[in-house]
Amino acid sequence: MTADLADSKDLRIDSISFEHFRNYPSFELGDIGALTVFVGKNAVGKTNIVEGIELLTALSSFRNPTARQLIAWNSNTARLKATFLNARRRLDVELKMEDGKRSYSLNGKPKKIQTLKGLLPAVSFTPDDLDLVKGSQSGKRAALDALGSQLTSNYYVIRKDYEKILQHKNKLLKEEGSSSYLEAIDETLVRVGAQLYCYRSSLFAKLLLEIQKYYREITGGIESVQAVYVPSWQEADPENMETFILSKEEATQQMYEALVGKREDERRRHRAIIGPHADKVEFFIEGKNARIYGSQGQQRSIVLSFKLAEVSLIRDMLDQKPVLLLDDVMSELDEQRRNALVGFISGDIQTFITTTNLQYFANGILDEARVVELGCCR
Ligand SMILES: Nc1ncnc2c1ncn2[C@@H]1O[C@H](COP(=O)(O)OP(=O)(O)OP(=O)(O)O)[C@@H](O)[C@H]1O
Repeated sequence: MTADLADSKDLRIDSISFEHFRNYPSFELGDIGALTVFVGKNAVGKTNIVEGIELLTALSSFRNPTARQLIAWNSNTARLKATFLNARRRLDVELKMEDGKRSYSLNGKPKKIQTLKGLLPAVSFTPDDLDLVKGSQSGKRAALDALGSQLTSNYYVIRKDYEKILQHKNKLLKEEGSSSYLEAIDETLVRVGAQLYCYRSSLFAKLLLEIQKYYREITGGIESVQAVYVPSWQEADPENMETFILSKEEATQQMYEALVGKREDERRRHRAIIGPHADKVEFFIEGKNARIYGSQGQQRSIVLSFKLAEVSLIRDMLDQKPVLLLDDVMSELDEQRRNALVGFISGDIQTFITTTNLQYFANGILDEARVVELGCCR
């Protein structure tokens, strides 16, 4: 983080405004407190608000949109603004979308995205996240990368670099490029890939400790969760909880050897097989793979623990509380898990929740909340 941002701990969002963003010609909200609940019918623009806040905090969106998709259909530019406050200072963050590009500024000065990462991070929880345990491996990797990219700008830069090299290699494999060119790309891929493997697997190890803590709390200490991070070149046995913890040197060597061994295979399949883009994560409950044997409730407890663990890890590592964005998940959780989430929200994490129905909020939580009705006056 740059020196002018060093005094930015304990930030919270004080106000937001959107212009020509998604379905909003304009939208403003000021004096934002600890808990804001956006309520409205389907398609009124609830998820769009959560996405706008995520773009201003996490600097990315769980929907992974292009700049064009974020701009209102009848406009060529869109602007999102937020004011962040703490006891000492005020920061104005702005995101402009134009000509297929996103550009950020801080207090009026243009900023590269990596210099703003971690300023005021966010954890989002959407119905899609509920598939994190049983869903695709790419979803698990993306969740870890989104977290890691908020925690350090190095993680963000390495992941971006790896993505570019991988795209380049896949293009070359499709075009059946020369062996010498592919070998040269593989050297860069291994160097950057081993670094990404190390960042991601060590992030996962830290996160897992927190996940285990929350899982124990949610299940009243009855069950425990375990997990493994498996590099692409290892054959993961889904029934077996074997762990693979490698140093950067070991990862570099093993990845390189695996790449050489799979070169023909990659050429035949026209795509890269080896590298952190194909690493795997598996969760286990009491030694049994949660993807295969876990009930829906158990899988959801892991997901909820994962999200709460993200908040804890960000708070501990950055010494800055993230904002929590809960998009329509209350209706998806049963009472026990909803109560666990509400207990967490009642702490001091600034939270934004969307819902179609306020009936999901028991335990007096709405007494403390600002309820914003969407769609009633537009
Ligand atoms: N770029 C855009 N320009 C204009 N409208 C858009 C754009 N992108 C999405 N929309 C529209 O915004 C509307 C609101 O979407 P959003 O996902 O926020 O709804 P929601 O309130 O979360 O609904 P639900 O409760 O059904 O999830 C949708 O009708 C969608 O078509």
